[in-house]
Amino acid sequence: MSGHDAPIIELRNIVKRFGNVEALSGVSMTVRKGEVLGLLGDNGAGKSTLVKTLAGVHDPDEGEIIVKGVARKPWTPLAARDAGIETVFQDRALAPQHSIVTNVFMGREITNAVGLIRVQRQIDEANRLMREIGFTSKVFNPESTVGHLSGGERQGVAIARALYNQADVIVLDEPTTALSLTETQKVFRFVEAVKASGRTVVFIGHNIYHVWEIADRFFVIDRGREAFEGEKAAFTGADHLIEMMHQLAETGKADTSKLVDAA
Ligand SMILES: Nc1ncnc2c1ncn2[C@@H]1O[C@H](COP(=O)(O)OP(=O)(O)OP(=O)(O)O)[C@@H](O)[C@H]1O
Repeated sequence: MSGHDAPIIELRNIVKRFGNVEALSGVSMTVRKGEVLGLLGDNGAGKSTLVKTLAGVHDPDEGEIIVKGVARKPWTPLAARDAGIETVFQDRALAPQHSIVTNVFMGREITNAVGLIRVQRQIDEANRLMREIGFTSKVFNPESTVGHLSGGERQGVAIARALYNQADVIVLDEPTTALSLTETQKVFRFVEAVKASGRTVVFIGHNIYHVWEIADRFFVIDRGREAFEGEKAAFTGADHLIEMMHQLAETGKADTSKLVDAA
């Protein structure tokens, strides 16, 4: 197995219930090191529950979470962070009235021995992180307020914040929802830069074309179960993936026979 194919996260038979509702009914999903994995599913399929499970917000009722070969239990937001998984939720939880720097380090400020914030260190570090993801806005200044940035650029700040904790895996929950085409392209460039740095991305989306463009592999869930998965090269194009998603929605099953690696 090459380094690129090595699993960084393995979810094994994950079950998550909310009272009588089984949101995840035994999902096994592997995230490979260095890939962009696209996670797709219809409304109510269980995507958010899966994202919150990856983030440690949900500790599954059954199943195992293995990160870098180690079974992790108990599974909490802190455990996920310690394991190198950072999640950017849809609301991004940014404070628009504060600077980029303040947002990147919020709650995890760089301080000196007596607890004072090391302002210049933070500015330098924010600069480094923003450049690392290819943040090229002409007006970029780490001290500008987030409220003045565009939607795609705000996503960049949230990604830089996620990278600050030396994350190996960044989980992006619908990062391009409600963004224009130009802003969506900015987010794609950030994701490509994160991937080029050797990190792994799980990209959750509603818009299949967005996920198609950025992901190397797709994992599709339906009613709390895996419906199908496949490398991008296994599909003839975005239309093939969309056709399978339609089949799934209409009949509860997708025809996987035309996937080239389906044999
Ligand atoms: N906290 C909760 N309490 C009760 N039921 C829940 C809870 N969270 C999710 N569910 C249920 O679990 C199922 C999966 O929900 P989930 O939000 O994970 O789906 P989703 O694929 O993210 O959908 P969407 O795209 O609409 O956000 C749904 O039936 C949902 O109603």
